[in-house]
Amino acid sequence: MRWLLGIAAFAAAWLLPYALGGYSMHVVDVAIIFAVLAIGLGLTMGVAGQINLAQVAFFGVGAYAVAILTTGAGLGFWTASVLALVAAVVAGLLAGIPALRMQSHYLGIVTLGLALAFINWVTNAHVAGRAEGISDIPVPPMFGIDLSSAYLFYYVELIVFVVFLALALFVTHSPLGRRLRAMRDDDLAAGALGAEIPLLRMTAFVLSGLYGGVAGVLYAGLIRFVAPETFSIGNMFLLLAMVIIGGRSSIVGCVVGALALAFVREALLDVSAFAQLGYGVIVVLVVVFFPKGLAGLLSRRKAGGRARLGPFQEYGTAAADEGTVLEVEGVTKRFRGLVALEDITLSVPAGQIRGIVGPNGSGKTTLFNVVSGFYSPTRGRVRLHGRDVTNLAPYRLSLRGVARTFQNLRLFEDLSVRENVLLGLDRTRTAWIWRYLATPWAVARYSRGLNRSAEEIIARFGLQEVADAVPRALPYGIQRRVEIARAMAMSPSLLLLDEPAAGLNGEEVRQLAEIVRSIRGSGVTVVVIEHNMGLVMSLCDHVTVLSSGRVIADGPPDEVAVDPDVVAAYLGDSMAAPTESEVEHAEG
Ligand SMILES: Nc1ncnc2c1ncn2[C@@H]1O[C@H](COP(=O)(O)OP(=O)(O)OP(=O)(O)O)[C@@H](O)[C@H]1O
Repeated sequence: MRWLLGIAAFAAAWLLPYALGGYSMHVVDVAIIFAVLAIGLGLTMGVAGQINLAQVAFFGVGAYAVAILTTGAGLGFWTASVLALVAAVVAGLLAGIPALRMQSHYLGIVTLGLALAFINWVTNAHVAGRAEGISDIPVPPMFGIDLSSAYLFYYVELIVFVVFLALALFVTHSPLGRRLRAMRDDDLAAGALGAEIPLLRMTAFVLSGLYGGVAGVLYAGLIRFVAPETFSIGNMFLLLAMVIIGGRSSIVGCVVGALALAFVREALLDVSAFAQLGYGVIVVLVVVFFPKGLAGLLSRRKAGGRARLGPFQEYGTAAADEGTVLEVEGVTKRFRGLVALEDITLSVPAGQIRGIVGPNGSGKTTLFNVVSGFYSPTRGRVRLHGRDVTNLAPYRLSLRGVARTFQNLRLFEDLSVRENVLLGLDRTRTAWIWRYLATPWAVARYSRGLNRSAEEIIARFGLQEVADAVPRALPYGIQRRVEIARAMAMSPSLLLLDEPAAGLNGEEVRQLAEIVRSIRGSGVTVVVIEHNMGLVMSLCDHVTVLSSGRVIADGPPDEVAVDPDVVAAYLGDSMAAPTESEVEHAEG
């Protein structure tokens, strides 16, 4: 259906010039340029969640580079265009550097500053023609076709537009796009799943620069004159309005928004001051009432299904590696004055289920955060399979076999259960991105392979009925299982579970124990933080007890449970120490 719609739209677009007068054709040509810009902005802001108010500057870099290189340096139009694209991509890279350090409104302010700096530069620089701009850009040559005609130039634009729309849709629906969306939803969780956040942010800005550059080249070829006002903040705002109204996370929505607003802008040209006000009002209304824009109105909500879990299918047994998987040596973590961990030393042999218990605030989650790379320890070392991994970023640790779940569940709320699992499965590096241009068919084949593996994991964890639902539509117990499935999709050698039984009912806790045992049976070492003492006593081979950031006991569950220091540490804490019957149950 979508293909048919696409082909029909392309056929209609191909025939459009036959129905339009010269001026209308020109208006359509300009609208397409805005649509290309909006796709670029949709990719950075909508898909990747990076606030980017410099898109209009990338557009300007593309257009000005063509203007300067053709009129000043005497290059041919297409040679200048290739260099202009390179310049716009480099501008995107530079604008992306602040995104490595800051996010949200701070990033908005910085990118806005870059856009203003660009306008300021072109308005004052001699080489850019100052306020008068640069005219006499040559007509792009094309096998004798006269591209000074708005009608013929339209076909060049249409083909470029379709190619870059297809590229944007391909990227959005590929493993890379999924990672970008995951980063937008929760960059910490995406990092723990192997997403190289800094590179991904740069990728988003590079894409933005590329689309800005393409729009700039088209603009220079169409208008053959550049001046600062085209790249003004007013037009940046218009572009933003296009993307917000269309639906920022939908590429097609961005295109529809851009085309619609470009025509409205043209209609309101005589009352442009009021038009700006009008756009502002419309944007506010859309943000308040339809935060997902026009595209959100049309998209069908993914149902939560009947939200029933199927049975868990056990993993086959496999021998764990030999030796010690995790060693924590003398780790101290301070947060300003507060010592969250003090001189923690522990080691977890391969194939063990290790419990970490302790009263609230004793440092358990902080220990996980150090081991999984979220925090750097103030002192001490962490070793994985004997190799020092202290201070490695979460994505590096994830690629070395550490997977984790979170106390407060960090599922990607705008991605389906299947996509959450797919993210865990995708073990590629972001540097792989060149393949999206060079060998897209290989990317498509890889993506199909991931889909097949995802179905296996979904079936193993009994998630078939909820695979298309978004996590927030699901009961808590199912979300917890999805998080474990996603972590196991990473084929880890060390699985860190942070309070996996929190919020589960008795039957769900029993199923959880069965799942964790099966995971261990498949050769994965498990470390579990848990307050449910019954579960700890029955599940864990070995327990480490923390209190006020220190290890106060370490040993088999039954010994630890009766340790006087442990009993003392739990006195006064709301959580009860294990009861005698729990100890007996564990011993039995
Ligand atoms: N990012 C942070 N900044 C400042 N203090 C922190 C930070 N993270 C943890 N802490 C503090 O470190 C101490 C240990 O916290 P942590 O969350 O590790 O305890 P916990 O044993 O996991 O507790 P709970 O059982 O309640 O989850 C607490 O006093 C907490 O307030």
